[in-house]
Amino acid sequence: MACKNNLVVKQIIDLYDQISKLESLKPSQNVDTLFGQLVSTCLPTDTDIDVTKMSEEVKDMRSNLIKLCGEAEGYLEQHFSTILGSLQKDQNPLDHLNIFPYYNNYLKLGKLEFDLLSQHSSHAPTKIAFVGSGPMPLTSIVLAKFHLPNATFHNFDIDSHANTLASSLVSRDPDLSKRMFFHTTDVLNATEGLDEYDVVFLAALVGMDKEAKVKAIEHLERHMAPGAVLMLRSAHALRAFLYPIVDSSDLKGFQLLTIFHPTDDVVNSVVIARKLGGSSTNGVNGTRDCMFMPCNYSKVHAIMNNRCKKNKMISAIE
Ligand SMILES: C[S@@+](CC[C@H](N)C(=O)[O-])C[C@H]1O[C@@H](n2cnc3c(N)ncnc32)[C@H](O)[C@@H]1O
Repeated sequence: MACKNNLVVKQIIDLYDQISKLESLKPSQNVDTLFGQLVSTCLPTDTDIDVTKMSEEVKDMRSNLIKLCGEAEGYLEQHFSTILGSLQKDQNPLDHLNIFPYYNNYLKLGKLEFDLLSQHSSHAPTKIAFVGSGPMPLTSIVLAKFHLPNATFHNFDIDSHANTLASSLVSRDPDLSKRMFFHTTDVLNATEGLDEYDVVFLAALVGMDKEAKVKAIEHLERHMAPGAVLMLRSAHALRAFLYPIVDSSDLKGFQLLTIFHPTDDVVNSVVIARKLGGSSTNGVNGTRDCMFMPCNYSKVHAIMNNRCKKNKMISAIE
């Protein structure tokens, strides 16, 4: 296994060397090919590789690679959001989301996050925040369209252009134009109103290293309502070369509920935690909004197994 690990890490280093020499990370055939190769190299989960135990040189490479991936992902979303927003006025951009190369991944990730969230609450959340929503707020859109038809979604992004593109995507949709809202701010400056959300999502690309990620989580812990749920995106095995890892030790002030590592082409791991201090029967603002019940490991496992074989799920509550 060690030999196989060394080979795949060498492949990742080779790809990093090519990507780091690119003039631009904006979508092009060369950029798309290199990142496509990188994602497929990092997808396999039948490895015991632990990126935190690699050499300092590999750790530094990983830190730079995560940043390059985040930048490229931003350009990719901006590129397709601009195309969708420039469709004829009688066209609804939300009817053409499948032009985005990773739309199917978001459909699966959204279903996975909804299924896991449902295991920890018996009432559907009605007010959701997504921090780091980007020019293509696909998680909010997928959840709003397919899973939570009565919820409102407040999307936070530090980049005003991302919000301009994102809001024009939903502006022509009769339903989502009334349920999707956009706020331009650094999450670290968002204090007012964070305690109104039943669920807060923290994007994988908010907090690109451990220190920044923990700072964002600590900020949310200070301002979220007791009992509210924090949904985070992490990474596992080789996928940790693409995204930062969220560990249970990063979640001070939260009760870890579930860490789920997909083994299919859903790249991100899902981490669910609940802000301490909430009652088990009252949700946000004292209303009987989100009741939380122990995660039924076997039930969730059965649901998840139907869709993506042999997943790894660590449930903090039996
Ligand atoms: C490109 S999107 C990609 C979202 C992706 N689906 C994910 O789960 O990470 C990430 C967005 O996070 C935003 N962002 C990064 N740091 C942020 C911060 N501190 N506060 C708010 N938004 C931030 C960026 O502007 C970017 O638009």
